Amino acid sequence: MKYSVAVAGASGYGGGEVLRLLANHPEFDVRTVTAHSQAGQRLRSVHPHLASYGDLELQPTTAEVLAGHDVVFLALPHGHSAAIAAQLPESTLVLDAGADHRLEREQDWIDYYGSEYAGSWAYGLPELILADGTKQREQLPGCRRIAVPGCNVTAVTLALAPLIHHGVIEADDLSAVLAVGPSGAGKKASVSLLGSELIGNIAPYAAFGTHRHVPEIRQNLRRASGSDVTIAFTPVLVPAARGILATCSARVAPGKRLADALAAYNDVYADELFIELMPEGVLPRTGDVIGSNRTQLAVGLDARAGRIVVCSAIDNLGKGTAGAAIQSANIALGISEPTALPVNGVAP
Ligand SMILES: NC(=O)C1=CN([C@@H]2O[C@H](COP(=O)(O)OP(=O)(O)OC[C@H]3O[C@@H](n4cnc5c(N)ncnc54)[C@H](OP(=O)(O)O)[C@@H]3O)[C@@H](O)[C@H]2O)C=CC1
Ligand SMILES: CC(=O)N[C@@H](CCC(=O)OP(=O)(O)O)C(=O)O
Repeated sequence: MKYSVAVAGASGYGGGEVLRLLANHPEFDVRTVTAHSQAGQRLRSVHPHLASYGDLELQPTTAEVLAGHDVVFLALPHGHSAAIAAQLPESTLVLDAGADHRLEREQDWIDYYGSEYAGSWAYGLPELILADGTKQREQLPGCRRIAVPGCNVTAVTLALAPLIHHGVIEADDLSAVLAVGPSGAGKKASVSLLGSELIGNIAPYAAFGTHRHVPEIRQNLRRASGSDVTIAFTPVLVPAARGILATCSARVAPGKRLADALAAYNDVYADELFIELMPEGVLPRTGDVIGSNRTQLAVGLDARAGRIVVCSAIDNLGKGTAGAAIQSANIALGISEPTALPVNGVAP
């Protein structure tokens, strides 16, 4: 028998991508989709590309509507998941694409989000290497509450975690500059970014360490190394609907060389289906990962600067949201991890 599934926030970009991927999931049966201002509309009026969903109608997002399903994906704005999740049975697997349950330190939440702290859940980044050499994946089987990472966070964490775990880079001098597509801001915000503001424009935002993903990245890298790290993080909005290209760098630790970096990635990611260290001379591009659940990485040594540089590309709506949610759901339920998750991208 299939697991019954509800997707809350189904009219948004994240919810829509969860639905697109779930259409190919042999063990999940999407019975309910919900929205807020667009409740009452047909799903297909909002997402004409989701042809396989027929006449499914968007319901209001309430705990009553979501109750009674085996699996609930929440793709709601920050601050709207916690109250709903608290009303769902403990036996229901809930995956929250929002930030409400990602941070383990209350002070981080207060500093960057400012609202009431709702506590932290198991973290849905299976490939994250932990200080003790295990991976985050091992904490997910049987879980019924999972916090899906922020998309920028995924791109930076997967790039830097092996290096910090293996002591190849200095923990106090990390930097990440990201080119990000507007769909990361959600449908409403993206649609309001008129073409004239977006096309032909490249603009930083949430600069100077103010972005709310900073504490989440620091938390992940702390989990990877066992020690605190500092990172300068700057996202830059670019006119490409989807995708994140993160360029991360760090000072090389004394005595370490490029070979140590390559060995670190090989150790941590050699068996990972969704993470690929590109062959020498090939750099990651967002165009090659769009539509997939993959992360492409390339690493090099800028010898004159004494810095390791890592480029990392993901689809913010794939590995950055919906893919990560489904991957974690598969693990939690004991389903084969890659089920319904594309390895190949869409090109051009
Ligand atoms: N987009 C991305 O790349 C990523 C997004 N996320 C996170 O996923 C979550 C969803 O993001 P995304 O899909 O991009 O956002 P969208 O703006 O595209 O969609 C938001 C969804 O939430 C619904 N909604 C809006 N206001 C409320 C409310 N007050 N109560 C209940 N539902 C509401 C909307 O319904 P309606 O349309 O009917 O108003 C819509 O279905 C967010 O927390 C986001 O931070 C995480 C990683 C990456
Ligand atoms: C372009 C853009 O605005 N992108 C978003 C990405 C949001 C995301 O990853 O999700 P959470 O908000 O759930 O953390 C941002 O940088 O804030």
